Amino acid sequence: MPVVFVAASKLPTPFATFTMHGFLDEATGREHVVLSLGDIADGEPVLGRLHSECLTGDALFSQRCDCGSQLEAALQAIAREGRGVLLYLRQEGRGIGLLNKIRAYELQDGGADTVEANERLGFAADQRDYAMCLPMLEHLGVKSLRLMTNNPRKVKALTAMAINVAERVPLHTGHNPHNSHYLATKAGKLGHMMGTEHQGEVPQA
Ligand SMILES: Nc1nc2c(ncn2[C@@H]2O[C@H](COP(=O)(O)OP(=O)(O)OP(=O)(O)O)[C@@H](O)[C@H]2O)c(=O)[nH]1
Ligand SMILES: [Zn+2]
Repeated sequence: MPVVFVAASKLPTPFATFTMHGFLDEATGREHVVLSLGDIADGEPVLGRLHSECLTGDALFSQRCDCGSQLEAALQAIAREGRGVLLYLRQEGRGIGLLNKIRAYELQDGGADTVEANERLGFAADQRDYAMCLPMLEHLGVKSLRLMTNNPRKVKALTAMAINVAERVPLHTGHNPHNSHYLATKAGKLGHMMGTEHQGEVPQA
């Protein structure tokens, strides 16, 4: 079932007034949002981010993760450039949903790391897929991205859908004493590129 465009409006923020595009993924019933700024359909690589929903980090100021800080940094970078796109993907908790993420946090409070907690609940470490991005980017006329991420899976997923990743832009922000173990596990078990040694490097699909 397709991902359909529903409506667009202005979204004023402290950083810029974005255009907000709403999409419905008819297969999952999930409602996804894109914030765009400037002319993104001119064929030149667009500064962009795929941001997976994290209610706790994005809206509730959680310091267990780096999500809220990354969201803000990405919007600020797009505003600075005057051009860019942020896809806000409704796949909370790496695809396991909010309540299961709270279950996973409970296990983490007892000593499990973020990957072990998912696995103990019967989930894969990362259940996300990025297929919904293609129809949204096609609708917006975006073919090439300068992707703000430390996650090589996002680069591979886009490349596999024939969206060009012209550059990977590291997004290192939001580190604090509460999430140092979480960030170390992302680097150690999920392949995230947390150091500066990979700067500008585009992982091969
Ligand atoms: N299951 C689970 N999900 C988590 C946990 N901490 C954060 N998340 C989720 O992880 C996802 C993080 O997504 P993104 O911000 O797109 O980032 P990323 O995949 O870490 O990669 P970057 O692009 O480098 O930030 C969100 O869906 C969060 O809800 C956790 O401990 N367990
Ligand atoms: Zn988070």
